[in-house]
Amino acid sequence: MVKKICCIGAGYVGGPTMAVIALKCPSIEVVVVDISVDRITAWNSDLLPIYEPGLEDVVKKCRGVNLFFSTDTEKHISEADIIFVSVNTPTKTRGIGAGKAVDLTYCESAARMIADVAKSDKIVVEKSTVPVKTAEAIEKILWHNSKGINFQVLSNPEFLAEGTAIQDLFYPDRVLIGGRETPGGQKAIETLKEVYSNWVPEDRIITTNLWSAELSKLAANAFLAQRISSVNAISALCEATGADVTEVAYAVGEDTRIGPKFLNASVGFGGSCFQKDILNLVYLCECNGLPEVAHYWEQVVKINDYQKTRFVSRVVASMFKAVSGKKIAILGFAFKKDTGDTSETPAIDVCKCLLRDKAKISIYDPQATEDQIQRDLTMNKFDWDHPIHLQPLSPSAVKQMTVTWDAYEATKGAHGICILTEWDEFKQLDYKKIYDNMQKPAFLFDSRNVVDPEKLREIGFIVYSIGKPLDAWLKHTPVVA
Ligand SMILES: NC(=O)c1ccc[n+]([C@@H]2O[C@H](COP(=O)([O-])OP(=O)(O)OC[C@H]3O[C@@H](n4cnc5c(N)ncnc54)[C@H](O)[C@@H]3O)[C@@H](O)[C@H]2O)c1
Ligand SMILES: O=c1ccn([C@@H]2O[C@H](COP(=O)(O)OP(=O)(O)O[C@H]3O[C@H](CO)[C@@H](O)[C@H](O)[C@H]3O)[C@@H](O)[C@H]2O)c(=O)[nH]1
Repeated sequence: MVKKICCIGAGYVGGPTMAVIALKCPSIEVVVVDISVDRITAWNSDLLPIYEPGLEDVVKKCRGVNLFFSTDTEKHISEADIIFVSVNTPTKTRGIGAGKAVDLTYCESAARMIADVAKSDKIVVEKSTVPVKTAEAIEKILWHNSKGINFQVLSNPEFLAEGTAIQDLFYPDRVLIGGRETPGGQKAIETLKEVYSNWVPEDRIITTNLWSAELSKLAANAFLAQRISSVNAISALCEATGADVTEVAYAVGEDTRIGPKFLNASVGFGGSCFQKDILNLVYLCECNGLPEVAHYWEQVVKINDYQKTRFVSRVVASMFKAVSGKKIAILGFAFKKDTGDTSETPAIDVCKCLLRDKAKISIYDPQATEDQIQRDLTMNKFDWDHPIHLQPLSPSAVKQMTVTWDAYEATKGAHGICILTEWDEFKQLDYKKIYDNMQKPAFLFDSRNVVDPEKLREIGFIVYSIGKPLDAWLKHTPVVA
């Protein structure tokens, strides 16, 4: 009978996941611990550290009842029956495998902490996304320091997507639990399965061996990202031929073997997971002597980078091949709608390119904060994925950039607009009013197919919509790389 769960890591996964477990399992005490005092303070305040629809409601119902956020890591680990490890697994920035391999420092320190403070048997659940065989490393750390305690390690990767985390957790497509094929391993799987059975139908709980569970997570993200790179690759061909990517994606997705989801052309995928996890997969393939397989998956990331460069080239080419000194409004900075998260958002690459070309950019996003945007535009690649208090401070503010709290303010006097996130409110804007306040010719580059290009062309805009037939202006403007 599970009485207490402790989760190490109070981030996008640890916080919402544990809040839902607490809600659905009132008899279990759930404590989320973190080394970041600021994060824990925020979880205990009215202003939660992450924005996620429905999260506040769940936290308010359980916090102080059977859900707690604490920095007293040792106490709660030692008291828990099940310990989830939901810490950062960033891409390594230096040393062997830099730029691809996962930095497992935080996972290892969590495992060592568990080994140090445990006084009774524990089930340790790998929630973080990790390279295959990480569970073996965790087992070794625990078993070599066990002092006679029985540790069982499970892999229970998380599939929630940001912006829909609470719905995904309430109604998961599946819960995946991998464990050792030993009596002890199977018993641990059953114990964790019982926790999820409080709200997840039995047939949605998949049990596998440890390595299948670890690899399934990487494979799932690689398949999802591959769909986006596929449709984005087709979007380039659509623009070259006069086909419309929305029509093509619909026609393709109606095949029940392919399905309609995840076929929206965009400026590229962002978020904390896809790129990191594919690079992790690529590195695993290389380490296992499979260069062709590594090369295959690497192309998904390459097409993603190509799509971002292609978009910026379109912007610069259309605006008389020069954006120096011109004001460009950026509508949307988060990596997708309904989240304030800016991890690996394509907006970072687009803005950095425009800034390098000396454009003045004015950004409006309904959720991303100015401080975060400044950090994103000054931080080195992959640094963002370390615990917040270990990240470097912004060395200097980007002077050619302003952040506004209103789309009309951002676009006032602008030469061009780039829509980079598909926030619903961008569909409802008064584009006539925006047009009237812009420099002419007024350009609008829609990287998410949010606006109706025909309506905007009627107003007077020169419109570029990703993967859609080009208007006359763009057709006759060759794109420079
Ligand atoms: N963000 C997502 O949507 C998502 C979805 C599925 C899986 N994942 C995976 O889950 C893991 C966590 O991701 P996240 O987005 O929640 O990260 P995050 O950065 O939001 O949170 C991780 C937290 O762990 C804390 N931490 C690190 N080391 C610690 C330690 N030794 N002791 C205590 N706390 C420690 C950090 O301070 C941080 O608050 C990653 O492996 C990620 O790939 C993320
Ligand atoms: O048709 C689409 C769908 C998504 N995207 C983009 O792809 C990125 C990722 O979107 P999404 O997958 O919805 O969000 P994440 O929160 O990154 O979730 C992914 O990454 C998580 C972390 O591993 C997994 O748990 C989820 O299952 C997986 O969907 C975003 O930039 C989206 O704008 C597109 O460009 N076109």
